[in-house]
Formats: sequence, structure tokens, C-alpha cells
Amino acid sequence: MNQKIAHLGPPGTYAEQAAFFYLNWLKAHSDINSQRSFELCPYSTIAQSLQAIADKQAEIAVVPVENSIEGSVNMTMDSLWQLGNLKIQLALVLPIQHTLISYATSLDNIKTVYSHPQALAQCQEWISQFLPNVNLIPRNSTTEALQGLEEEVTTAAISSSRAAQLYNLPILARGINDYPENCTRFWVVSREENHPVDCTHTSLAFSVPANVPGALMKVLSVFAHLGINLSRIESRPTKRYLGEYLFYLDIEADVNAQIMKSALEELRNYTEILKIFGSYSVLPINL
Ligand SMILES: O=C(O)C(=O)Cc1ccccc1
Repeated sequence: MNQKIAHLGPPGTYAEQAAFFYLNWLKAHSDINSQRSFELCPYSTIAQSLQAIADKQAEIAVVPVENSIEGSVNMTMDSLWQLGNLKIQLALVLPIQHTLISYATSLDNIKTVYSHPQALAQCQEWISQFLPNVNLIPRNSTTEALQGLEEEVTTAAISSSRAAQLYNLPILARGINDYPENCTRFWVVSREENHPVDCTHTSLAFSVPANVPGALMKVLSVFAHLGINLSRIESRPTKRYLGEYLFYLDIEADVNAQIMKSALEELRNYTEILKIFGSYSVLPINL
């Protein structure tokens, strides 16, 4: 059986790099007699990679969730809530080193820089120091940003050195991210529930029944009283009314642990809609 792994494309994105790591990890952990093969499938947006799973065009998607400098990737959070029935299988942490790619012979000749909004934000101090007058133009991905560089020598793109190599493009500057420890967390998502026993994290999102004092505090105190640690809390607009929010939690516990079962049971009293995105472990990608 051929399993399709959806990721943000065109080929050479950081998402593809994470997906490629996952593909090799799957091969290494597959039964030697298994007939499974895997194929990487690029999509134009993160939302489309997740939609591909919901539509059964692909079995797995690898999507960026959070960056150590810029925080959450809103498109991933919003799509997971909207699609509702997708499950996180694994988290991957990828170190990210950005490069400036251009046919310009010097930084002084660059007028426009293209990239994914997260990459532009992760390099903003470098850009304001070395390219203070350029126009910054967002693109769907760091490799979509590479299109057309050849025809226009006053443009540059922020992408990876791996992408520069893949498309045979010149690198003008390396390691341009403002913080050297820049990392992005990706989630491996599918339609199926994850079953391993050693999951370290659970992610979920919820709305509260009414916008009243203490509504969020009641939910958080369930975890506090049971001694369960949270590793992330995010809010996103419900998009229904101004000032109404959804809350996303990453929790340091397995959904199948007895203590989490108790927490989730109690949580249902204080939430309106509760969506559990799954339990998983975290794998660092060592480059
Ligand atoms: O555009 C890419 O290459 C992506 O995978 C999205 C992204 C952009 C910047 C940092 C991490 C992920």
C-alpha cells in the first residue's frame, strides 16, 4: 500500500524536510515484510495539506505548529479546529537556519525580499540591520518565494540552504535568523487515533460556555489541582464575534493516563465544545 504524506510545498520547504525525516523514521520502524511504501506530496498551503487528509487524498500530513521565535502557526491551529476529526501522531522539532538566496552581487542591490511570513519574522532584526529599505513580500512558503529570482536580480528570498542546493540557486548570506537556536515544532497528523503507550503530550482546544469571569480559570484549575503541567496555552478568535476566543492547550500527559481521564471528565463541565487532537511523543530532528 502506498501512503501519501502531505506537506507544504513546493519541494524544499522546512515542512518537506520534516516530512522526509518522518518518512525515513517510518521506514526504519516498519515491519521488514510490510508492503507499505511512502510518497511525499506537496500542497500550496498548510490548510490544503490538512484538508488533503480530511478528503482522503493523503494519509498523513506534516505541518508546522510553533516556532521558538514567532510562536504559533495560526493556519495550522485554525484548520485543526475547523476540520475537527484529525489526530496528532507525533511531534517533530526541526532546527531552522535561514539563508538569503539571490542573484544580486551585493546586499545593496536588493529591493525586495520574499518568504513565508514566519521566516520573514524570524529574520526581522537581520533585515532591518542589513536591508533596511527593502519591501518584504509574504509568500505561501519559503520555496514558493524562490520562483522568479532568476529573472529579477534585485529580489531575494529567505529559504534554507537545502532549498538553494535543490534548485541550484546562489546563497548571499547564511544563518540570518535573529536567534541561533531557532526551532520549529511540526505535527504529524492523520485521520486515525494514535495508539502507542509512551505518549508524553496531549493537545486539545475548547470554547467556554459563556464569556464570564473565571470561565478560563475553571478549566485551568482542573489541571492545576491534579498536578498536570501545561506546556503551551494559546487563544484564537472564534471568528463569530469580536472578543470571543477558542483556547488551545498542550498538556504534559498521555490522554490514556488515569489522571488525564479524570481531568477530561471534569473539563466537560466547564467547556462548550472540546476537541481532543490526540496524544503523542516528541522527536528531535538532529541535522
Ligand atoms: O515555508 C516553509 O518552508 C515552511 O515549511 C513553513 C515554515 C517557514 C518558516 C519556518 C518554519 C516553517
